[in-house]
Amino acid sequence: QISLKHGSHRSGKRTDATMQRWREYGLGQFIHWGIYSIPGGGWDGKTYGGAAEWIRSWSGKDAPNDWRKTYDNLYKQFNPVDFNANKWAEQAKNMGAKYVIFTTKHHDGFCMWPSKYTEYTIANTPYKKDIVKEVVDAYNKVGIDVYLYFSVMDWSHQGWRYDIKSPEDSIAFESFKKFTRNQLLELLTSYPSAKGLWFDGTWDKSWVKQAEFADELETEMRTLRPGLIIGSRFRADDFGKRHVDSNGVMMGDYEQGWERNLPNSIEDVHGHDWDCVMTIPDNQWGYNSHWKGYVKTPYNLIEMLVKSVSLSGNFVINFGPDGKGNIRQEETSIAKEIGDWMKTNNEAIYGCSHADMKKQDWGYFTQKGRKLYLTVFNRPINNCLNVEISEKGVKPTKAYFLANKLPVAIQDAGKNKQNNNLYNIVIPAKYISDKPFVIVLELEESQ
Ligand SMILES: C#C[C@@H]1N[C@@H](C)[C@@H](O)[C@H]1O
Repeated sequence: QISLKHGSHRSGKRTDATMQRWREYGLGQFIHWGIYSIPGGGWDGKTYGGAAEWIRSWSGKDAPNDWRKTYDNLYKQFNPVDFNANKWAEQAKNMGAKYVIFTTKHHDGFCMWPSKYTEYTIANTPYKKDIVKEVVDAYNKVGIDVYLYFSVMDWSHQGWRYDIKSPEDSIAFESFKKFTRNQLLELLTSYPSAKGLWFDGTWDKSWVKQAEFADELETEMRTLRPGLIIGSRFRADDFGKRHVDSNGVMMGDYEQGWERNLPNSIEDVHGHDWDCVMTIPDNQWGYNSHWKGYVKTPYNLIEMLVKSVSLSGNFVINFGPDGKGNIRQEETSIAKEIGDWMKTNNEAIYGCSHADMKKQDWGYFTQKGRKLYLTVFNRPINNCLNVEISEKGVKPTKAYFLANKLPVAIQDAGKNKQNNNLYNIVIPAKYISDKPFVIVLELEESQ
């Protein structure tokens, strides 16, 4: 046990109602929207090879002349005339999202709210209005909780440093720390209904060295807003360890490291709450007019969602509106397909978590109380869904399609070498589905 002043201040999951509500979300929406959405991954007929929201960092022979200066003046043309927060919120609601994570400020430092600590904000654009407030109000109105994404790394601020290597760096970074604290308290005060902060851009050596400051700031934010939810990405411990402190205890309220990546087993989750944030194309969060590479289908994303919930996590799908405030057609149709599937099957998602059942090839188990939800992605040729129950004295008593409650047969398939009870849930051969489907299996303690 290493003695830490600024490690994790709690081990085990939070047990309060606010965190329980977070745990039951299942599906979330991420929105990356800012002035990087204007170039949309290219400029002057040239395309940038990286993630569109990082285009400010474009440099070298391929970058347009004076690109940095051009970029830093883009806010003067930011006028998303097509933006309609209520339309976005309605679409998210229909998709089945229970929370949204919205970029208040990405790494470029441009603020989508009228911060009084910098001129580099929405207030100084042709649009002028407070976009964060519009999003918070619209999503809350349809019952979707809002989490505010905030990038600590801020390329626009004079005091920001990647590392602190001189007394000048130190003085500059002190001003940056003050600015960061001011903006975070400003966000919490201006948008009191926001349930949490989703931090990013916290990997710089300069920030990783701020264990005491970040720990005190986290405490100050939690005191200002009791119940506030902050993930593992915000701060580092006394020795610069992030996400998990030097004693192996998670920092923050949930594991925030699953970015474009999913755990493969319940062991990978280490008993933590967690969410996975996922892009629809390979690695584009902000709007990119030319999606390159593989674009995930609705059923890729539904499988990731069900897998996440089967491992007691939430799954967050990213949307990147364009510079005018439009959500692109590909994302709109994906949201519709996922929403149609969720309308029939959300009982297998909301409030569900990992079932202590042996993973089977046909798909995933999720559980709520004594109900098991079997979501089938790979229908066996013999139509038999293998189920193995290791818990002694527990047996399945009822099985039926979630969609229409039509019963399906449960076959006793004896015991395996480990003396676990085996069952086949038999899908009627005539039942045809071109979409993943859910069978509910009710369990009972056998006398
Ligand atoms: C790297 C990185 C950032 N983290 C993701 C959530 C996006 O914001 C991306 O730009």
